[in-house]
Amino acid sequence: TACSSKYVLSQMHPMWQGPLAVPGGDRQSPIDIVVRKSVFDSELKPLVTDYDPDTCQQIWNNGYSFLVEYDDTTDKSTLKGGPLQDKFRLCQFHFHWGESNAWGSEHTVDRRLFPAELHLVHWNSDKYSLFEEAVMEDNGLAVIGVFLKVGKRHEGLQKLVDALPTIRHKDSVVEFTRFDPACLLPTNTDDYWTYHGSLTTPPLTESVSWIVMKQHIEVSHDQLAVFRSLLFTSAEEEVQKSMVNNFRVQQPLRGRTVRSSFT
Ligand SMILES: Clc1ccc(Cc2nnn[n-]2)cc1
Ligand SMILES: [Zn+2]
Repeated sequence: TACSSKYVLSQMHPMWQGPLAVPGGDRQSPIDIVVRKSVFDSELKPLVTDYDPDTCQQIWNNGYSFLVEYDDTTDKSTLKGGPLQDKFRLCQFHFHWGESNAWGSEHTVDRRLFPAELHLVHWNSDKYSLFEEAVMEDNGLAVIGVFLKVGKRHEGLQKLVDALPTIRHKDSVVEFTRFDPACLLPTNTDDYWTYHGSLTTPPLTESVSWIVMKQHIEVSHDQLAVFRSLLFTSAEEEVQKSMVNNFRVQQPLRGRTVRSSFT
């Protein structure tokens, strides 16, 4: 689907940190979430996710992360509620991680780094008919961020981990079906921070309502090690580079307020 093919490829070099000057550029992501500066908003509602595992289609290595893509031609896998006024369609999820467990997440909480971060990317299907349109619009996208910590093995993740060796190289794709992304959400999805930001890779468009979960999920050391066995490089390239540190540096808050759904 378009939601991840042409929008995550350009300039996907591992050390990519992207153009410094971005059009407008006053609502870029990721950021550090300073807990004591976040503002509780009692109007924020619980998240309502309704994902259909049958819309899961494929998993692929795009040379920057690995993406699990969903059929977003109908409203079968959706997100609403939370800070959102409209219904958003799931198009894909992917992760960002480090070369060690000491870092890897894109967002931080009071400067605390996590070894990895999950992003579930959705687009506003009430207002737009294609991802490509939504990605350019102010309230076009909603991305749920979930921090990963190293601990007990995540049973639901294992099906995905087992598929990774089949997509080691950039541009490899395999069929991947019947995966319910809800299994990757923390048990508590009522507590989150939300702010207006951007995509963290080109086109860096400032079209994202970020919803960062307060509660993390746990994955095992070995499961995370398999993420690091992926390669940035395609099979033809002589020098193989392991896919690690695929996160963007933090961006200035520029006066934005981060709201919290909890006190
Ligand atoms: Cl469609 C798309 C574009 C960029 C990214 C990378 C990203 N942006 N925000 N979080 N991750 C993921 C999906
Ligand atoms: Zn991401």
